[in-house]
Amino acid sequence: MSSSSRFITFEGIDGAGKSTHIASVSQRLRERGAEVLNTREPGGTPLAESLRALFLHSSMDGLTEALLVFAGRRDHLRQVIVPALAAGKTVVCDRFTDASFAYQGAGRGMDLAVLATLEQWVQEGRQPDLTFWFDLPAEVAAQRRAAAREADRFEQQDLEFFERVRAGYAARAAAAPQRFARIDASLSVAEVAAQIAAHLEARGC
Ligand SMILES: Nc1ncnc2c1ncn2[C@@H]1O[C@H](COP(=O)(O)OP(=O)(O)O)[C@@H](O)[C@H]1O
Ligand SMILES: Cc1cn([C@H]2C[C@H](O)[C@@H](COP(=O)(O)OP(=O)(O)O)O2)c(=O)[nH]c1=O
Repeated sequence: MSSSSRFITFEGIDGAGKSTHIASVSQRLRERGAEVLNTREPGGTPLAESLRALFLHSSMDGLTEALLVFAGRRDHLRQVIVPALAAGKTVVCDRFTDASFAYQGAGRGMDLAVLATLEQWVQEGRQPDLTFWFDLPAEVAAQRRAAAREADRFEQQDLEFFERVRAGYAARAAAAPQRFARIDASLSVAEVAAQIAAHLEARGC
């Protein structure tokens, strides 16, 4: 396991296929000797999970969403992520701050400079080492979601919203190309798994 890829995040619009691959990636890392901690955002601690329930089910504006999600993130970092990394574990997190830039920033139209300030305050410079970005057209993701589950507050948004979110992820990826691994998530499950494996191999994971 490469010591430089221990904080790994999964990102993408809802229905992109993240959940389908997180367990098998974690298993692969374990087989290669890593002690893996799986977690998620919004959430990851009792406090942040309480905020997640409000975030997902109460109506609010983009700034309120951002304040809630960054409050939960602060607790998650202090209670879980930073101690796990300090103990030598690999942290695999289903979504992190790129989602705030994509959903609250690009999706809701929140000022990116405010988000960048919150990011700096809350993370104090800490970033994931590797981010898998599951990229696919909003229409394909919507079809997958419709076949799979009931929509939550975010999943009820229209295709234009999710295309803005997708563009928000593209902008974050362009700004940090070393950290981001773009996955063509429109392909089959097996082809997506092969892309992920290739990225991990390239990084010695
Ligand atoms: N590559 C794929 N091709 C077709 N369907 C997929 C693919 N990956 C995932 N799915 C299906 O799409 C739906 C959403 O996938 P999921 O992993 O829950 O996405 P996410 O966690 O990104 O919201 C699920 O029903 C899943 O089985
Ligand atoms: C972490 C985060 C998530 N979200 C949104 C994206 C998702 O629609 C929702 C819940 O995320 P998640 O539990 O990952 O949803 P799913 O597994 O169904 O894809 O929260 C934000 O808007 N901002 C954020 O900072």
